[in-house]
Amino acid sequence: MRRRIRIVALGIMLAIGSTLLARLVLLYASWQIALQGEMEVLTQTAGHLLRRASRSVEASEAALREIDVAGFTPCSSEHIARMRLLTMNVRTIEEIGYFDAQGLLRCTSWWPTDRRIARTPVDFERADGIGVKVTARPRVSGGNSMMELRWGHHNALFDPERLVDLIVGRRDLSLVVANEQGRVIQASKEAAPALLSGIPQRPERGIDGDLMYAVARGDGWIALVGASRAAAVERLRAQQALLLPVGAALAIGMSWLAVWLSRRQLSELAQLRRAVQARAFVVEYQPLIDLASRCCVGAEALVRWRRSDGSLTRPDLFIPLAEEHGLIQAITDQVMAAVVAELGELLRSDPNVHIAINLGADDIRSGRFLPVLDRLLQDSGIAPQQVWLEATERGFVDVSSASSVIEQARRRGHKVAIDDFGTGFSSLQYLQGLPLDALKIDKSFVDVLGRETVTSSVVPHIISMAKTLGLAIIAEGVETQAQLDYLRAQGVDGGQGWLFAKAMPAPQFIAYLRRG
Ligand SMILES: Nc1nc2c(ncn2[C@@H]2O[C@@H]3COP(=O)(O)O[C@H]4[C@@H](O)[C@H](n5cnc6c(=O)[nH]c(N)nc65)O[C@@H]4COP(=O)(O)O[C@H]3[C@H]2O)c(=O)[nH]1
Repeated sequence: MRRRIRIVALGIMLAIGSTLLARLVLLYASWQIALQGEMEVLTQTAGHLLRRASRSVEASEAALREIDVAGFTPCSSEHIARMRLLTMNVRTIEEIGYFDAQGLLRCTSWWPTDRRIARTPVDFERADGIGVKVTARPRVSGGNSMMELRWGHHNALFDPERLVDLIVGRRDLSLVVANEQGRVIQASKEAAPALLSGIPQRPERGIDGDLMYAVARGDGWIALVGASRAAAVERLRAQQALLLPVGAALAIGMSWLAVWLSRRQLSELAQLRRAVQARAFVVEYQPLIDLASRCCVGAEALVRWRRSDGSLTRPDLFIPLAEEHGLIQAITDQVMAAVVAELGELLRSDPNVHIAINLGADDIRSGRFLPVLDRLLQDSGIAPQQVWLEATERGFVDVSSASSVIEQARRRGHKVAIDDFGTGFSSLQYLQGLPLDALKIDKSFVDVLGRETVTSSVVPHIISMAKTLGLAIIAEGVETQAQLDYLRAQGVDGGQGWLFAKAMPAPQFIAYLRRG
């Protein structure tokens, strides 16, 4: 009863836990999606901004170089006409000016000038030799700050706003264009102040307090685009609204699965308990063949669970549950009793025949089955030598208690085999510590015999190791003649498998054995 309550409680906890987990996973996933999406937008916009700044400046530079090498008589009507044409053709340029050798402005794209306007030093010179003055305040701008590019005797003025007047459909983005030293050339109105400092050191993407930003570099420019994290939260909300139904469905699904699993576990276990009480187990016998003579010398007893509808359930579907819930010893008792009852007469009549009984890990640890087997064999006329005991590697985990139980069994005359060898953690060293009589090579190794696989190369090693330790060798799951030929050639003593016979009820096995 307490176990039932525990399982139900566990089921409920699992259901609540999985719902919460699903919600958290979803929250985290959508937060990550929103963040990544926002970063992607910033990175793309920064690249766009950089390309636009480069193109704008490149076009002005080309115009300046062209007019400077054209060789017009300074401030002639042809000279002014060409400067005007360039000003009108190059979208970014507002005006082109010509300075004489003394650095005085003589004419512009529009007309000659006699005002004494002298050149002032540039703010910096680019690697391509173009001088840049970031904040010139020429007459043409009506006092507004303009950017000035200089080459030779000419300069070009352009509105730096053009560097950042991208149409991005997001008013909340901060756009900044700086030179490669990090000096801000232009920033969009209300650009986040945090974005304007430490520009040269900024990584390609980053988060700075509430500001997320992306940086693009090239052609002597640095373009930065930033957004408040609040924008990402906004996206998250939108995404959550979208994913909410999915999350709810996921949570319901997981809860249902958790409840279903715990109920199934409960009912399967309850049924197994009832089966143990009702002694609802039957035993089938799979013949064991001596490979040298091809004669049947015994069998392995394989338990089946007979369900109320008459169907038989395979042991690998319920033995693990029985082992986990302490039911295996009761099942072993029923198998031992069935062997004695069903095959007693056969074993008495032919002392050379033996039957192998599988033990669970609990049996090997406790040795409790031994006195039970003693009582069954007492006055039965069956010799202990006719009852072999098999356990998988899991049964031998506790080497010292397993060794002691095996020793007691062998003193009585039983032979003990390790089953499914090679599928667990056994090693040669491990085997040396156990007083065993036989080793059964697992079917998975027999399956690959003759194929060029890594596993197939293991079998000769297992065989030679078993021989060194003086163990009898039995191969399981022999299905083909080629496997049989190989095993015989390797000196394997015994074999079981569908090549010889499947497991069968006692009367059929007795008939099989008597047929020879
Ligand atoms: N495909 C194929 N299969 C073959 C062939 N030859 C034999 N088999 C199957 O391989 C299994 C051999 O038994 P095992 O390795 O001891 O493996 C056994 C054994 O570890 C365990 N088991 C069976 N009976 C008992 C029992 O009474 N007590 C305990 N504790 N475990 C048992 O359940 C496992 C499964 O038993 P089964 O389902 O009866 O499956 C049996 C048998 O039917 C073949 O040529 N081809």
